[in-house]
Amino acid sequence: MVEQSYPVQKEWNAINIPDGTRFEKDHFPLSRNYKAYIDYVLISEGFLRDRIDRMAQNIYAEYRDKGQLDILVIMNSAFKFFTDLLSAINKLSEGDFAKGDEERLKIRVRYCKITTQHLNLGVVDIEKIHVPVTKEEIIGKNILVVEDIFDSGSTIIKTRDVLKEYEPGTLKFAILFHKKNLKNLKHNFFGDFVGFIIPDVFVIGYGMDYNEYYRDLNHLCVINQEGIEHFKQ
Ligand SMILES: O=P(O)(O)OC[C@H]1O[C@H](OP(=O)(O)OP(=O)(O)O)[C@H](O)[C@@H]1O
Repeated sequence: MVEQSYPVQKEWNAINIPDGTRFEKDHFPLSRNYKAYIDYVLISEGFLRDRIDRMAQNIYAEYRDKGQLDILVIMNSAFKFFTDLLSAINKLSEGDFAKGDEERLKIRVRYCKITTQHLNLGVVDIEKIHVPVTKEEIIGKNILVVEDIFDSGSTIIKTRDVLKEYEPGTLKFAILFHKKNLKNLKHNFFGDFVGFIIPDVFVIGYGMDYNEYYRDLNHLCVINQEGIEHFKQ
């Protein structure tokens, strides 16, 4: 059987990490307690940071004249991406302020944990998503959703659908990793600001976890079998 390859589009403005990319873990600073459980490094911290700096420039250019930006950070894994992104946006905004801009872009940050609930109503199963924000917080605002990864796509798509009902002024998505997961193609979705298009492998680090471990790992890595066993719950 010929494997279907992921149809990466030319107009997607993101770095495509080719399938099969793997960097030797010994070539990077990694703590000993984690090193044994990592198969390889997929994207190093330095590369991530540089890309995030560029994403911050694109985002700042989009919102700097709009006065206020309302950011919705989807917890938990996006904390690391968001922290670095916000700090890069702030540097740009401070730079403009130092050069004489009268006001800085106002940024409002709202963290939210998306949860889903399965309701069995006798005949049908309904999956209900809970996005803990009110319509008042969204209506008419320039909303930027910050998320670490688009994998099966279900979290982002459901969040988008709920937020659209709240009538935002604009609604955009900053996503660090878009996975080449064939299942997500059905959504026909690509974020407005995307860092990397990555192979369909289970990734950890840079905020992402395996049973809550590895969130503190600086590089984006692929876990090995020993790691899966060791940190099994
Ligand atoms: O595209 P999808 O298949 O929906 O997957 C993406 C979601 O999965 C991860 O969150 P997770 O639910 O693991 O929670 P966490 O952020 O707390 O780790 C990730 O942070 C995204 O929110």
